[in-house]
Amino acid sequence: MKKLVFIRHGQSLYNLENRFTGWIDIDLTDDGYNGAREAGAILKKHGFIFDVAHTSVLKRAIRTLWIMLHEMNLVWIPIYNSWRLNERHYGALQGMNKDEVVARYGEEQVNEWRRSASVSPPAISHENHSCDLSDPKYARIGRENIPLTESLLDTEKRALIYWNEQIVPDLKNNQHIIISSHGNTLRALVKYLDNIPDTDVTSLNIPNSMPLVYELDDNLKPIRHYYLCHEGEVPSGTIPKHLDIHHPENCDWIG
Ligand SMILES: O=C(O)[C@@H](CO)OP(=O)(O)O
Repeated sequence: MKKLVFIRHGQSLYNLENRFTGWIDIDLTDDGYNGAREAGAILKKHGFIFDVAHTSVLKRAIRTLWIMLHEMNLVWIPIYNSWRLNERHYGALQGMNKDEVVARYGEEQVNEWRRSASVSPPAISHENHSCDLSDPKYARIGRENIPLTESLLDTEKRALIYWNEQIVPDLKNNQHIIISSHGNTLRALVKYLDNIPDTDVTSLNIPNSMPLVYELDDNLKPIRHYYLCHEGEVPSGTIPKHLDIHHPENCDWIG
């Protein structure tokens, strides 16, 4: 059996301020630091050890990973960064306050932008791109590949390139892997792993800094998944959860 842990970064300043973040490289709040420490402590308590870590090129996910590995005394393991694990690009909404966007465009439209599979927010122009395209961390992508907005399906597509090229070989080699990433990128990976239909992914949310463990068979199909807290598996119903793969009839998504 293969085991994989996903972690969504700890609370960021924009999470706190209720702003769309996307590719804006905003750091963790004090709560975010504490959440990451706690996540590391939980994994340590339950005997998790990792051989390799993967994360994005955004500091909220990187720092979360660093803090967790520090807590677990695992700072020596290799860490691989890729823009393909970045948050979904939120286009022209990046930096805007979510309540103000709702007031301007209405709840239905904003929900569609935030949670639908295929609808992208309005695109940003290259000139107004909120990440510095001359930043060395994006130098190798090529300007033409930098997204100006993304739907969840776009995010899934680029994250799956990384999944298939970098993570699948590690899993097949029985490496113990942690992936520190972002809310929508993890929604996209979970959607893929659990084969969640586009219509059901709307109510899937991944909480900040709560380890999400996947157990996979040799064909990398999920056997089960669960969130972890100090006491062990988080009791069902206490936190946002997604499809119970043993009981698809209990398709109990919580937003
Ligand atoms: O702003 C963002 O980048 C994401 C995650 O924080 O927000 P949302 O939950 O609205 O997709």
